[in-house]
Amino acid sequence: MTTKGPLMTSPEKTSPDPTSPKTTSSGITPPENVRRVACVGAGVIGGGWVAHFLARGYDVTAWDPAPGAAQKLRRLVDAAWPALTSLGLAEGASADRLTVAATLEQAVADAEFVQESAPEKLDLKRDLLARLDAATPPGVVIASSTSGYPMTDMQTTAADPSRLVVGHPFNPPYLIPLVEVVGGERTDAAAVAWAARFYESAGKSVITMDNEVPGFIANRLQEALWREALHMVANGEATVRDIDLSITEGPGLRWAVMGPMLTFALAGGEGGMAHMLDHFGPSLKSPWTRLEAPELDTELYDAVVTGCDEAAGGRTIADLVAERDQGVIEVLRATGRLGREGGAR
Ligand SMILES: NC(=O)C1=CN([C@@H]2O[C@H](COP(=O)(O)OP(=O)(O)OC[C@H]3O[C@@H](n4cnc5c(N)ncnc54)[C@H](O)[C@@H]3O)[C@@H](O)[C@H]2O)C=CC1
Ligand SMILES: C[N+](C)(C)CC(=O)CC(=O)[O-]
Repeated sequence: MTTKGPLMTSPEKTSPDPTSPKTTSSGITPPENVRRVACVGAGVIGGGWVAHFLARGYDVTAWDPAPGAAQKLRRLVDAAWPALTSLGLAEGASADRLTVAATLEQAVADAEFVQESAPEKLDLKRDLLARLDAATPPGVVIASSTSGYPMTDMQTTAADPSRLVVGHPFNPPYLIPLVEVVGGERTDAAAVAWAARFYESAGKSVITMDNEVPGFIANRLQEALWREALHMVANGEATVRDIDLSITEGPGLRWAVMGPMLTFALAGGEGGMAHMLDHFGPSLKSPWTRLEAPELDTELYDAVVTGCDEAAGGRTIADLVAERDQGVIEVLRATGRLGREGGAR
């Protein structure tokens, strides 16, 4: 299930709504009315989350146990602020609305949402989430930025695991819209739904998973690509530069506009994904087998073709070609790779 949040550059749509009721009858703040966010762990990702939430007009309280963490965090926010200002800040947004708390308990005492971004170590996450659960007001959703641990494995020691969700961001969280949201076996579905709505109202694009997909969705795709890249480097088949150029000068340009499914539907010309599978399916058997391929049975074939039709949403192949081409040109221009005469350098 995928929902697209408001554009990152439309802050007026996403700043907390001061006119709506502050809490529901259960005492939980509706996601759109959250004003106070706590960020626990303030490194690359936690700091990025802090910058994002400040730019969206929230009051942010942060905590990180490392010596000098407060200064490091303020440097990170200061460095991100010009870009965030040029993209457009939410009304009332200010870097001064950041408080660095002395203890974890102080950081979350008043929070209406908690984002945990501590190091990727399972035992540490387990203990920290249990500690956060003990210190955070009842019912408040606590999200982990983990890039791969299933919440089921992290929520084992928390007294109330029902409010613990994964909210996996992409670096830097203040620029890349996507957040992958999923609960664990002991998470309440309402907490997952609440988190998805909260991230949307905070300007993010959200993918919600109903089950714990190993590696989530986007990271699993990235990991598959990266695994192959590392094999090629290890075998002397490609250099690191070859790997990066192969994406930035190749498929990466299209992927900024259209995902891998619709991109390949266009490889089938007027025949779309169905022709693409008929034409290239047999020759892809070899690389798919090397990678332990899925069987391209009728079910998978139909799912891919139907999924592409749905994603096209009534747009014709010609519409999609025009949209892709325009988007690629804009990406080339935006990344300074357009020559004076408008051609790619
Ligand atoms: N770096 C990346 O590209 C991405 C990382 N993530 C996830 O975000 C989380 C944080 O990763 P990074 O920011 O890259 O790591 P980092 O090493 O930059 O930051 C981790 C921070 O956590 C602090 N910390 C250490 N022990 C702590 C504790 N017990 N409680 C609270 N904070 C503690 C550290 O002082 C440090 O500032 C991980 O779960 C990671 O998988 C998710 C998406 C992308
Ligand atoms: C490298 N990483 C696995 C931590 C990356 C992510 O989790 C997401 C990202 O920013 O690409």
